[in-house]
Amino acid sequence: MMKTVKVVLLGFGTVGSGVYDTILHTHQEKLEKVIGKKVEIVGILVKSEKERQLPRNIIVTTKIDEILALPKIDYVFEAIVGIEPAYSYTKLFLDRGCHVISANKELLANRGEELMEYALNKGKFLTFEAAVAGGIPLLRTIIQLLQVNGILVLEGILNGTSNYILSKMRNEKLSFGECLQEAQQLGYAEANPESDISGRDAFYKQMILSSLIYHEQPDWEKVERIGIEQVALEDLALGEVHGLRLKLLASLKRVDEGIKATVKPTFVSSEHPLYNVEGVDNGIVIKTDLVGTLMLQGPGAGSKATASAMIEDLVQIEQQKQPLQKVHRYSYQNQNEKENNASIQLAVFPLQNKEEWLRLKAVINENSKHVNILQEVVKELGGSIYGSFLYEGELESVKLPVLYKRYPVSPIGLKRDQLNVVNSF
Ligand SMILES: NC(=O)C1=CN([C@@H]2O[C@H](COP(=O)(O)OP(=O)(O)OC[C@H]3O[C@@H](n4cnc5c(N)ncnc54)[C@H](OP(=O)(O)O)[C@@H]3O)[C@@H](O)[C@H]2O)C=CC1
Ligand SMILES: N[C@@H](CC=O)C(=O)O
Repeated sequence: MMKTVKVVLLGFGTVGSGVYDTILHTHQEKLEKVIGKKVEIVGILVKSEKERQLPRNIIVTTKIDEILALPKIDYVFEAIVGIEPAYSYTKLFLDRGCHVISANKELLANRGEELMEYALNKGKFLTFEAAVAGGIPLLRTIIQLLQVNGILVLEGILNGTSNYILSKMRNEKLSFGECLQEAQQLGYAEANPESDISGRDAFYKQMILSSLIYHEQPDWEKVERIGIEQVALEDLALGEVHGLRLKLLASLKRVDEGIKATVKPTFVSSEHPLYNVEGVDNGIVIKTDLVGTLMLQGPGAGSKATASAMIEDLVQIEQQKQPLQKVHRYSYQNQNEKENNASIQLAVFPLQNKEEWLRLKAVINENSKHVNILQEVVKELGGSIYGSFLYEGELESVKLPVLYKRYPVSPIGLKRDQLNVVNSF
């Protein structure tokens, strides 16, 4: 007779229900064939008492003790929201000898390193492929398949909701609010979508990547994080005129001073590898010192994509492949890397006594005093810097539209007749 593995689900929302459907319906046969065992869901933990149409042999409860009391649980799929109680539950289940498969980015960004250590000491697996870039097998690629390669730079679209919103706004000329609402209905957005649009979700994923790649995270306070909340249809239309698309880009690299990470809306040109990453897709470009530049792309959010990553984690553990635990990684010093030393800052501020907003674009050197001066000027005018263009190597210039020329004086002698663009990674 076929052996059985017993599974509990913590959370039965977009992710939990996706895992449930995959195990018991869409991929049951294939899964059992691959691991040579039956997979039985024995319990589901939820938060609210509402009625759910689920088989009677599955305990559905709001009480963690009832789940913990179940005999012999092999796997826990953790798909609830926030650090607590997920942190405590993860430890409780590891103590009980269960493997934990988590999708919870906030937990892993904050307490992941400690929990990985905890799991290792218990001789159990804590895996979390689903927590970064949805269905894309990114973490396993980095941890298992790029062990000798030194990762020089990682740049990616790590939030499906933001990319969905920006693509939809640009393609269908819909408002920010309408697009966000759709992303929520499709199950892409977080329970609190502020996390998606403020860049916090992408930041959490970036911090998990930093822990896995560099075994440390940068000082969170020093990470520049800008969301897409202020992006207007006209910004996207303007970009389009110049052949550019706005993406919420997360960038991570080791520099002499430590780890440099940023999350910000960035215009990319059609030559950039992330230009065609559209809709809910995520895309990650990894530049290494051995294989060169790699790119991974695929669905970054949603029920199926996340369930796929979590189920494949279970398969990996069953097959005793190396889990997403710490692997000694050659600590690469980024000495030969050319620093991006310039960017175009985008600022918005209201015109005096008018409801009209003016946008300023400025070519500045990232490392120069211009950054601070620009920030001061914009602050004084009651606006905020909300994005930047990055560039590397040769620049392409295009003329700025008239709107920008209405700014009366150049506050810091900036070149306002140029618009520089990222052409390549
Ligand atoms: N949606 C996505 O595409 C992805 C989400 N994630 C992550 O997966 C996790 C779940 O996301 P998602 O399914 O979208 O969220 P949902 O809001 O759709 O579902 C959350 C589920 O968790 C339950 N829950 C929340 N808090 C508690 C608690 N304290 N105790 C018990 N149950 C709780 C809720 O119970 P109830 O049903 O009673 O409300 C609900 O069933 C999050 O950490 C998210 O960041 C990761 C990758 C992709
Ligand atoms: N809300 C997240 C879900 C996946 O991690 C996103 O949109 O990327």
